[in-house]
Amino acid sequence: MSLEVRGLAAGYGRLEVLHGVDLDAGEGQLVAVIGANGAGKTTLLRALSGLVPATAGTVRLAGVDVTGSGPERLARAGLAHVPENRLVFPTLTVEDNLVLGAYTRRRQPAAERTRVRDRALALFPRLQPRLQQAAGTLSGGEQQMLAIARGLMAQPRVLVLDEPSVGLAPRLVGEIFTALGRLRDDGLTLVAVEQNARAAFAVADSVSVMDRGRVVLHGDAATLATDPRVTAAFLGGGVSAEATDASDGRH
Ligand SMILES: Nc1ncnc2c1ncn2[C@@H]1O[C@H](COP(=O)(O)OP(=O)(O)OP(=O)(O)O)[C@@H](O)[C@H]1O
Repeated sequence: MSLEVRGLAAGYGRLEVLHGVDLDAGEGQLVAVIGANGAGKTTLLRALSGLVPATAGTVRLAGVDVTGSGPERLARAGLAHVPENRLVFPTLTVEDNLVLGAYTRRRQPAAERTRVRDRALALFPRLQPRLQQAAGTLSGGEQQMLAIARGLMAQPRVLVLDEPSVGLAPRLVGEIFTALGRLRDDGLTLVAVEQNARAAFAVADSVSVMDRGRVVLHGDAATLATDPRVTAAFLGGGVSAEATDASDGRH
C-alpha cells in the first residue's frame, strides 16, 4: 500500500514542529528518514499514525485520504507504528506482547493469528524460545525485534518505525535491517526514522532528509549517498563496506 504525504503540518499545542512535509513511499518500498536531532522525525511518524493531529496537509494510504483519522482507524486501515525506545510491556511475556499487537484484529480466527505470529517469529527466530519470558528481561536487540514483531501482528500494509537500530550492536543492527529488507521484499511499505545513516542507506530504496520540520532532500538511496550535502552531514565521507556499523552515522 502506498503512502503519500503532502504539506503536512503538525505540532504540540501552539508549537508547530512540521511545517509542510512531503513524503512518498511506494508499495513495497523502504524509505528512510534521517535528520538532525529535533528535526521533527518522531513527530512526523506520530502525525502519520494519528497520535499528533495534522493542522494542514494530507496523508493518503493507497490513494485514500486518511488525514485526521485517529490511531485506531489508521491501524484498521493498515498502518502500524513501532515507537521509539521499543516500548514493549516489560512485565508481560513475549507471547502476551504479541497477542496485544493483534488487538485491532481480535475478531479474526485464532488459526489466522497463529499463522501471522509464526511468520513474525520466523523473521526473528531469537524470539521463539523466549515466548514465555517477561519482555523486560530480553536484551535490547530482542526487545526491538519484539516491538517489530508486535507491530506485524496487526497485519499492516504500511509499517513506520522510529529508530529501530538505536543503542544496538552492529550485528543486531544488521539483523534488524535484514528483516526490514525481507518485509519490503514481501511487499510491505516501510518508513524508518533512523539515526544510523549508514545502516539506513545500506538497505533503503529512498531517503528523505529532514531539517527543522521539512524534508529538504529526497532521492533514491544510491544517488543521495554520493550527494556531498549528505556525505558531509551524515556519512562522514561516504558509505563504505562497514555500512551497518552502529557506532557511525550518529550525531
Ligand atoms: N510532546 C511534546 N510536546 C512539546 N514539544 C515536543 C513534544 N515532543 C517533541 N517536541 C518538540 O518537537 C521538536 C521535534 O521533536 P522530534 O522528537 O519530532 O524530533 P526528532 O527529529 O525525532 O529528534 P530526535 O532525533 O532527537 O529524536 C523538538 O523541538 C521537540 O522539543
